[in-house]
Amino acid sequence: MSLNYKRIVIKVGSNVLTKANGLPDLERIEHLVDQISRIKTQNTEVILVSSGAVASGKSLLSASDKFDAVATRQLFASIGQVKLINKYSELFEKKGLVCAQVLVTKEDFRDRLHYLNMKNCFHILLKHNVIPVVNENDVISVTELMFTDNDELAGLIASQLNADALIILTNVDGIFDGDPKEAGSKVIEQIDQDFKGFSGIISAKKSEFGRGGMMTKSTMAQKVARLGIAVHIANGTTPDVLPRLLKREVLSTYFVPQKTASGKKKWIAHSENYATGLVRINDGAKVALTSAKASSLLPVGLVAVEKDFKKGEIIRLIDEAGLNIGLGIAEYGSEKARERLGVKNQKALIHYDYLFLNPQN
Ligand SMILES: Nc1ncnc2c1ncn2[C@@H]1O[C@H](COP(=O)(O)OP(=O)(O)O)[C@@H](O)[C@H]1O
Ligand SMILES: N[C@@H](CCC(=O)OP(=O)(O)O)C(=O)O
Repeated sequence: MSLNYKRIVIKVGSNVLTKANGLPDLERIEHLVDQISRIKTQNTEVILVSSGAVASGKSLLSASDKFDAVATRQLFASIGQVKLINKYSELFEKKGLVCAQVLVTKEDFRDRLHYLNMKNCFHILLKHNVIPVVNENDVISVTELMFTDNDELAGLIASQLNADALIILTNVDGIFDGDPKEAGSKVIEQIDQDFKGFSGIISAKKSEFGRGGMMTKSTMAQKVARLGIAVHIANGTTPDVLPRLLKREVLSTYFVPQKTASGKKKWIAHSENYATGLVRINDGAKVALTSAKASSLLPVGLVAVEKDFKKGEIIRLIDEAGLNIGLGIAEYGSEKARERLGVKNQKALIHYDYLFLNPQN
């Protein structure tokens, strides 16, 4: 049976869009547009997260080696993005479709109001049958302000738009149970929520033009699936990969989605960088929170308030060994939380509806 997704975020990695010589692979871009236009005829909404600006920039000029790597990347990305989006626009137009350019930075996901403004923009584009083509705004996103890679950005957008599925196209068939180049390594076709052990099978090795590697893809994919969105990792260099994947005809890795989380929970899940507070919880609280039953974080399970926070701010939770447990919104400030440390029968510090727990790998 075909996968009947109504809204899909498709992420295409640098490697899929770049030839071995580092220049953009125009034939592959054209084939990608063709596949997307065929999916669109089935009334499916598509949001494309496309890398490739830097590679496109490199096809336009060569940079003087007097400049550092950051400035050179800014140069290539800024001239390359214009070329890339023009190519998409020209190719989509030939298929009778209109696309839009959406360039974002990590800062744009910072506060909830700004987040909702961005979401509204996507909605109006989708309502008008426009294909948003999203990339990081590489001109101003440098060093610590950057997304880990466009996989992280695609995960954020899939969550923000309550997509049914996120398809990540890279240059391998999926997540292998060992080095993909080694004979005997096989693609793991399905990853369930309780899957542990990515670190044992994924090497830090990246493909030539990739930024984050397979590790960021898999941790992000598991997090997004936890929010109720199906994730597929497949090979973007395989002919007709998108229509074939939707007909389940192609080898790939599928992350089974959990029950759909609320929009607010989806936002919290990706708000780690904006957390002000930090609290340590005891083992009993950890067991209660990670059990199948929905539980809020009660002060009786608090061991320490490590960093202050105000009511309504994001708090990060760690266990007694310092392991990251999750994130949530504070129902009251750190002063009150300190007074209630370890005390029974007190109001929850984080209500279950505003709590996101990390997959435990
Ligand atoms: N277990 C694994 N399964 C699949 N790929 C892996 C694994 N371990 C490392 N990799 C590497 O991850 C690369 C894909 O990630 P990345 O370079 O970031 O690509 P992209 O540009 O598509 O984002 C693969 O080309 C492969 O070399
Ligand atoms: N924004 C950059 C790509 C950054 C990136 O993360 O690429 P990838 O490793 O393919 O996810 C560009 O357009 O060149």
